[in-house]
Amino acid sequence: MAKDNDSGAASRAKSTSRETKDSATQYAGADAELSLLSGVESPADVKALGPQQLPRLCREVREFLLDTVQRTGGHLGSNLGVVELTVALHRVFDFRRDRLVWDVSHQAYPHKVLTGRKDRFDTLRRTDGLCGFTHPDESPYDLFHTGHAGTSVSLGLGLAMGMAHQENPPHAVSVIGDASLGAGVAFEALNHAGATRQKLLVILNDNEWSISKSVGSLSKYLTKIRGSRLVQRAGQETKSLVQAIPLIGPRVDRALDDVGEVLRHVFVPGHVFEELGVRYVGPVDGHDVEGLVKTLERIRELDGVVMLHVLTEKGKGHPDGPSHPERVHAVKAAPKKASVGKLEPPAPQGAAEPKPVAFTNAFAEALIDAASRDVRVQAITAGMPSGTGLDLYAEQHPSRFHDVGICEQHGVAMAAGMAKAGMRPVCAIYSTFLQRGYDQVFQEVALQDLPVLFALDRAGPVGQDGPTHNGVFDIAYMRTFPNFVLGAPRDATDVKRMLQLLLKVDHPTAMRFPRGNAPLHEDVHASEREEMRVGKAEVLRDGVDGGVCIWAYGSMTETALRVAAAIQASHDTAVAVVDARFVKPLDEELLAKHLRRYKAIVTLEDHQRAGGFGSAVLEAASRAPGASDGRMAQVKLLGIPDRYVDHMTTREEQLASVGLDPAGVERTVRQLQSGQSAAEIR
Ligand SMILES: Cc1ncc(C[n+]2csc(CCOP(=O)(O)OP(=O)(O)O)c2C)c(N)n1
Ligand SMILES: CC(=O)[C@@H](O)[C@H](O)COP(=O)(O)O
Ligand SMILES: [Mg+2]
Repeated sequence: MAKDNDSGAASRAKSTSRETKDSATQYAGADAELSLLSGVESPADVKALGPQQLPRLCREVREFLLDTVQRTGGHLGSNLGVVELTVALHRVFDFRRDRLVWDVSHQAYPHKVLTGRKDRFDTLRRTDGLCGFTHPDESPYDLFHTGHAGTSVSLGLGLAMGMAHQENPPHAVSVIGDASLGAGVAFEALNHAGATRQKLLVILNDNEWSISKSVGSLSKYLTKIRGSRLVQRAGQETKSLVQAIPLIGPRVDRALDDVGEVLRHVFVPGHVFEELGVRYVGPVDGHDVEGLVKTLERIRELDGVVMLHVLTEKGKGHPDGPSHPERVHAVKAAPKKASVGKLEPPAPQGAAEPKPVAFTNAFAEALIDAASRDVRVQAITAGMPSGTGLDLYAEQHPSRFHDVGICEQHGVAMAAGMAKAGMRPVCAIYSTFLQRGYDQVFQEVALQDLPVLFALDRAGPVGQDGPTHNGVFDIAYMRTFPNFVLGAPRDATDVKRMLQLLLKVDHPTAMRFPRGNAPLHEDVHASEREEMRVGKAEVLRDGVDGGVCIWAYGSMTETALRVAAAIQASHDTAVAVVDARFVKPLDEELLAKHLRRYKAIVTLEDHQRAGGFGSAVLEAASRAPGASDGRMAQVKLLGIPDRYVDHMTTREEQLASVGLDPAGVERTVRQLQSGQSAAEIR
């Protein structure tokens, strides 16, 4: 289907490249010694270099990333770890014909630098700029727009199968990280791949890190292999020392050989993969670019599925890398320097401005408190402890914290087991990543009617990660399950109140909240709020008979309040605002009253329109008393239209791009007030 936003990432990025200074030239100008990279416009230029120039090219790419990504923000640690691997891959293969798939693809920045996009790096993850993941609209070297872990082996195997009929089929290469290999789907792919005779090279980029330290027994196994390499190297060094010992050296050397022989039978690196029919090669040094080139040239023509185990260092070259708690997995954009001479106005005296609180932190604090009161509370993350705030929770309740790795399906099913055993498990999983556990949410939780609570962080557009990470389907994919209670708190106070309430519900529950800060000022003080009850909405602003009423969901309530206040101030017209609070069950009693009282109801959500909160309101309206007498309010749905919202610098820009910012909502409300019908308004 043609993309609605007709620009496309490639033209978008090109259009901005003229505006942004050529970062590579700017960079190369900084130091004439670093001119090698500025001469690389495509992988052909990498192939044209002498082998002895490759280490210098790697140094320059690493310096380039350190310089640009710390300005733009983005995924740095993973990219610093694959510089040599990327140079070697583009040196040995021709990915205009051969096929290269990056798992997640957050580590594809060096790949983008070498495939003609280094000049656009100042636009990385910005509106109309380079995508932070591979994107086919940007380059023929990018095969898929991905961002969810574990799928590269499946994609690579599919490519290999699709090309197998060709006379001289191109190579298929998948690069997967150690933590992503732990994602179930990756083992589904290996299980199948090993049983086929397909020609596929799987490169395991093992840096021992996920976002936080890698977890699970697979990680332990890989560490054992890494350790055995150290043993091998130590063995070789010992051998040369022993052989130099006069008289007894040769005899000791022979004895050591026998020990080595025994060890080789005790632990064969990679034997797990070999048993799956995957030919294991390694482990090799992932930062020895010339060694990598030689190894890739040697294994390129091997038949069947080959795994090359590459040992790398996440965050390599970053001064804080070794000590950083997440090996600089992600860095924020450097703050813009205030222009010289511009003095920031002094902070207003009097009451100190309240400090912003991230929804994530409000959730973490509420969960810590809940777990202190209820020993049944268990918290589960799927490889995202810091992103979900569970790292803070783990400090307080380590025995009731579980990081299952990038295994959302397993995490959800395990939570069902815990609930069955009388626990109150809370799965803190980003909205988009819970899509991986969809069937477990249905079968293991909803169908069993078990009290598992899903805390869906990053609900709604997320800004710079774009469509792979926007959490815009969760209402639709959970609302259809019988037994579920679905809610969305409007601010930090209600995050805590809703968590406390849902933990008492003996059914599956979910609460969604966005990436970013909760409203700085709360409209109603915590002590003055009505008791929160499941399925009950709250009228925050009254309206006028025959007027317009906004039914808002979750964090969009703040926008509705701002719009109502603006219209009141400018046109002295009251617009009612309702915090719907629950989409399932919906407050149908209040809705029925409003359908009779107002001429139009606007539903407001940061979710796809299809199947979301507005759809639930329409469904309820269709069965409200008097639905067929033609005297009911019209309903106008405001949500994300049927397309994907590209990455943009901020979530707010994404919302504005689909009319969900205060100005867009106000426009719709005023059109309805002026008598336009909901159907006419675009
Ligand atoms: C299904 C899914 N869950 C969670 C994430 C979030 N995530 C992005 S990268 C990452 C860690 C990946 O670790 P690894 O595969 O070892 O790659 P590295 O960053 O170490 O190169 C995680 C958990 C994701 N992208 N997809
Ligand atoms: C690559 C990946 O999937 C994660 O690093 C993700 O980008 C984290 O998102 P937040 O920055 O919203 O935590
Ligand atoms: Mg890793």
